[in-house]
Formats: sequence, structure tokens, C-alpha cells
Amino acid sequence: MKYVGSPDFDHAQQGSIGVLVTNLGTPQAPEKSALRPYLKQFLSDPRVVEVPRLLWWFILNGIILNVRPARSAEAYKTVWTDEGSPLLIHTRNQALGLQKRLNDEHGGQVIVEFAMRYGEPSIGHALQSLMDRGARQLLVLPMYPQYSGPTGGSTFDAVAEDLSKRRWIPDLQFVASYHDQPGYISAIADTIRNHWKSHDRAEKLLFSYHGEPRRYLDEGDPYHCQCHKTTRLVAEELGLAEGEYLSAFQSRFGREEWLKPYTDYTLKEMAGGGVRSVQVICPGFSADCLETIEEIGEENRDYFLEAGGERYEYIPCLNSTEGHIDFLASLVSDRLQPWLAAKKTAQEAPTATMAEAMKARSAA
Ligand SMILES: C=CC1=C(C)c2cc3[nH]c(cc4nc(cc5[nH]c(cc1n2)c(C)c5CCC(=O)O)C(CCC(=O)O)=C4C)c(C)c3C=C
Ligand SMILES: [Fe+2]
Ligand SMILES: [Fe+2]
Repeated sequence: MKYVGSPDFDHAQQGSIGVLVTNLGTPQAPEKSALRPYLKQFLSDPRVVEVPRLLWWFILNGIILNVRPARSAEAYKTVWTDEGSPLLIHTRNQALGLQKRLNDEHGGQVIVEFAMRYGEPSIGHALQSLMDRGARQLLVLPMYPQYSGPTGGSTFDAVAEDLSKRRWIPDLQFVASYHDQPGYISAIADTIRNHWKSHDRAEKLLFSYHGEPRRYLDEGDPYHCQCHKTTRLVAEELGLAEGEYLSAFQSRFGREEWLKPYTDYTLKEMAGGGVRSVQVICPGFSADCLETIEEIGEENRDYFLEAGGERYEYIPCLNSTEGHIDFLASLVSDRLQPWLAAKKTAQEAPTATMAEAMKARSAA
């Protein structure tokens, strides 16, 4: 094994602190030919699909990769923009916003890069860029408020796999989740309050989270509990009474039972049971993407209205709004505090030593 090293490093260089912002991924284009390699990489990840490998290889290559790419490409086409996929654009803007805020607070000591777990820009590429720019400490911030194996766990694996090939491992921090951080809860509550300023409140507020197989919860994945905690804390901050809000899980994949209640069933049942208006928010997504814009903004709207509902509103994700960047900057700054303090001490040390030396010399 030949480990990647930094033979030319400058001994006098202070080094910087790297922040790696990641999200899930996105195909190169909304085309079947681009969806195939993307879905292959994504769905081959054992953190995402926990099925015996040999069996899954046949299902994935024999069935799913022949059917799903065309279907997904059609869905991606409905959300694609001139600049590319919404998730990529929002993630880039979040990283830029965070960099600007951290520059204001800490000078140029902290450098931010963003990456996608699947597709481009890759985690390996972003890590190399951070190292090339002198990062000797690394904070990894997967942009998933709630931890789950398929998201945070998988991001950790990718970072660890890249680092396992490097000679010089940086100091490391990994933000596993921020689902109950007061700043995050307030940012979500604020975006709902803002929506209520320009729209009447609906009869129900639905918190819709991406689902995962129920089996993962049974085997100890904390995602379900963390989603419910986010909902409870936001509802408390908004002063909502029981019955005014509920949580549900969207984006099912395959035939297995996933976390319940399902968002689509819930909306149909609500409309069938006489609820005329609903507002939907997705606090498990830090940025709008296919699953929010198309699935919640379009598909589930149709289900609700077709089942007798009259008013359906989707409240967008925090994306790169000021409130979100404020929260992310404070989360990162809190985490970096010990590293920033250590750097300050290291910078001050030679001056102090020199002053002491001069004092000692003049006393002699
Ligand atoms: C196959 C199993 C899947 C699990 C488990 C899963 C968990 C999971 N996913 C997110 C966040 C996102 N998922 C997105 C897209 C997406 N997810 C799956 C499958 C699983 N997700 C697929 C096949 C796809 C691709 C789209 C499709 O073909 O339907 C996205 C959006 C990506 C985009 O480009 O817009 C996000 C974000 C979470 C939080 C999660 C955890 C439980
Ligand atoms: Fe997903
Ligand atoms: Fe739970």
C-alpha cells in the first residue's frame, strides 16, 4: 500500500481548519444514461440497502437498473434548472454562504468545501482540495439534521475510506446530527411563522420526513426517534396543540415495510376525513431536491386535492436563507472553538516566549 502524503509541506505554515459540507448526491444530467451510473453507485451502498450482497446484486442489476433510471430521469427533468440539479445548487450556495460568514468571524482560518456522497463533486476530490489548501483539522458536516445509517453513516464511511489511503490524518470531528439543536429548531419554526405571515394557517401542519425500512429502526437506527423529536420541539416552539400537527414518512422504495405513517396515505386519509387545508414542511431535508419539489410539491399535492382537499401548501426547505446560514455558522463555530483557541495559543506562544526571554536577559 502506498499512502498519499504531503512531502512538500511547509514546516512554518500554521495550517488551516477545513469544513466539509456534504449532501446526498445528484446525477450529472436528467437523462437515463446519467441516472444509471448514479443509481448504481447509490443503491450499491450497503448502508442504503441492507440486503445480502449477492441477492441484491441480481435484483439491482437484473431489475432495478433496467427500470428505474428512465423513471427517475423523467422526475428529475421536472425539477432541473439551467444551473443543474436543485440539490447541487443549494448545497453549493450553503457552502459559499457558510464560508463568507466564517471569514467574517474567524478571518481566513477556516476553509469550506462541499461534496456529494454519490456523484460529483466527490468527497475524495473535496478532501484533496482541503488538504492541498493546508487543512490539518477537519470538520465533516453532512447536511442531514437527523442521523441515519443510509445518510450520515454512509458519509462517514466515504470520508473514512478516503482518509484510510492518506499518510497524514487530520484532527477530526463529525457532526452526526443536529435535529434538536435550538438554533435549528428556531430556524424551522421561523420559516413556518414567515409562511403564516403571507398565508392563512391551514387546519393541519404535516412534518414529512424521508423514510427508511422499518427494519432499520428495529435494529437500532435512531432516525425515526430523531425525526419525532424535531417535530415535537418545533411544535412546542410554535405553541401547537396536539391534533394541529403530525409527522409522516415519504419516498418509499421497494416492497418492504418502511417507517409509518406514509405521507401519501396520510394526506389521502386527511382529505377523506374532511380536512380541507394542509401545509407541509420537510425538516429532514436541508435543501430542496427531487424528493421535496416533485414528490411533496407536486405528487402529494395531487393526492390531497384529488381526495377532496382544497388548499395544499408546501413550505420550502431552509436552503441558503440567512437564518439557515446563521445557524450553520454558529454550529460550526461552536464545534471549532477548541481548535481555534489552540491556534491562537500557538500563534501567541513565540511572542510570549520572546518577551520572556528578553525580560530574563534584561534582568541578568
Ligand atoms: C433505497 C433506499 C433508500 C433509503 C434507505 C434512503 C434514505 C434516505 N434518503 C435521504 C435523502 C434523499 N434521498 C434522495 C433521493 C433518493 N433516495 C433513494 C432511496 C433511498 N433513500 C433514491 C432511489 C433516490 C433517487 C431518486 C429516485 O430515483 O427516486 C434525495 C434527493 C436527491 C436529489 O438529487 O434531489 C435526498 C436528499 C434521507 C434523508 C434518507 C434517510 C433516511
Ligand atoms: Fe433517499
Ligand atoms: Fe422511535
